[in-house]
Amino acid sequence: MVLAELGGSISRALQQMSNATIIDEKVLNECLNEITRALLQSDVQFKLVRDMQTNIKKIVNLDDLAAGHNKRKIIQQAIFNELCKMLDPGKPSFTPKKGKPSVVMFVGLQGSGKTTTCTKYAYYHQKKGWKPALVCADTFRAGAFDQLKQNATKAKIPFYGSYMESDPVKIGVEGVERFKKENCDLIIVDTSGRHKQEAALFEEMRQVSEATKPDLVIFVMDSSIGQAAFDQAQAFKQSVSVGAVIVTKMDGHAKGGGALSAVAATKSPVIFIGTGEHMDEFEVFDVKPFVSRLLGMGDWSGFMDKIHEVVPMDQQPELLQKLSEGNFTLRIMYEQFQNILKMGPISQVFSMLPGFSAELMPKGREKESQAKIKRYMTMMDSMTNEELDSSNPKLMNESRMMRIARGAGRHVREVMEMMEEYKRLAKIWSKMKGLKIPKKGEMSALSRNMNAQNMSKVLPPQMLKQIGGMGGLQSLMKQMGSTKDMMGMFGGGDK
Ligand SMILES: Nc1nc2c(ncn2[C@@H]2O[C@H](COP(=O)(O)OP(=O)(O)OP(=O)(O)O)[C@@H](O)[C@H]2O)c(=O)[nH]1
Repeated sequence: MVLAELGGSISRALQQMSNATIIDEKVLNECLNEITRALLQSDVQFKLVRDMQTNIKKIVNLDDLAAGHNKRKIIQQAIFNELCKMLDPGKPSFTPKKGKPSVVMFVGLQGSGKTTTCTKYAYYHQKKGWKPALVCADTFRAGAFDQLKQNATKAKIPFYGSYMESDPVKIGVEGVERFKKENCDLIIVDTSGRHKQEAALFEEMRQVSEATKPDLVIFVMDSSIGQAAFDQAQAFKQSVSVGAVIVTKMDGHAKGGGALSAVAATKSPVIFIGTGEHMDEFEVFDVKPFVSRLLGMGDWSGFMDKIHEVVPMDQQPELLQKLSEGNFTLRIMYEQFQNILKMGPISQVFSMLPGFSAELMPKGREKESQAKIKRYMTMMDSMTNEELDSSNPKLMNESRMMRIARGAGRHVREVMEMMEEYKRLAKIWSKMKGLKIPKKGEMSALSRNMNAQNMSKVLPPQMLKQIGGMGGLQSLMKQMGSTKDMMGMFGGGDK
């Protein structure tokens, strides 16, 4: 996704600035101009970018910068806050409650991925124990009902629609009534996709909304619509009361900045993003971890959640213990690869890891990445216990590598390549040494109730040292205001 490039450009601009010996207005302006260019290239609306630049200038006090050593952190935090502000309209959307019937209507442009997203949304909730149902109120596009039916059948979700009836309002009402009777708690109404210019279809959408009385209207937007996003989103908002946004195709070559514009136009939050054509390529969207990942700062809490979700309960304490000891062996790498293969779309997981970026495991190349991991695992299957449990890469001399290559039926070059990968990962994990890993559920409590004292207990010593010890941490927390942001911020350490 091109947003990763945006993160890269911003990081580079910050890096250049922190290389300067004196941070004066000129240096700051250069840095901000660089960031502005990157945002505009990512299709963020011009006005939003201009406001952001003005705000950062207001927040960043040059005198503080001249005196302190955390220039980069202060500016990075200001950018972080401004990007969050762009993506956060300040009020959460209506959230359906399990067990209580809610109607959610999906609207969007033709081909935005609405029908696919309806099923993903239903499937996501079904996995969490909800009773979702799908209603196809798209009578405009031939084949829309078949598509929904096919998706719904695959996911074993009840659906309603008609080949004969041409009135979407009638289908919408009948479907909603039926599923209410069947005690479904999430009734999803898919509507026809439309163009901004199609007044008749907009009127039809308004009527479906009036008749089915949705608790929430979700605007589905293709991330590639770019600068047009603002106007499109606004057109929808003017016809129906859009309450949330889902941005699709974040896996493609889209610049993604349109998402920021859509939030501004609808004053509604992005709640999920679509990251592929498959049912489970769908992620909850959380502003702070997203921006944190965007700026290459990692998403530690997201990663922890993934660990808790995927690593078997009985293996968790052991793994976390090993991580905090910073002893990264080939066996740990093997186990991690096993878990990663289970976790599904691999780059999702990797982009959450502090220090990893989407560039490392490019989206759209998951198959290649998975094949590589499987190849590495085959080679590790030919290793001895001593080799697997050692964290000393020197142990792996030429004759051992040749033996492993022979055993796995691979080329020595590939074993060497795997060892390089191991060394790179070990270096990243060594940063985790000393980290006090919060248990499941503790993470959010911790971030709610965090002061410098608590924070210093969780941070690995070398990370704390980088920040400037307790004093540095306290002043940093004061500057940052919200302690919750810091969990995301510290994910990447000081890069
Ligand atoms: N790569 C990728 N493709 C997606 C994603 N979401 C949807 N698609 C694809 O986008 C195409 C259009 O999706 P649909 O769900 O048919 O779009 P729609 O908005 O319902 O179309 P209309 O009914 O014509 O409005 C399909 O080929 C989907 O597989 C996504 O997150 N990533």
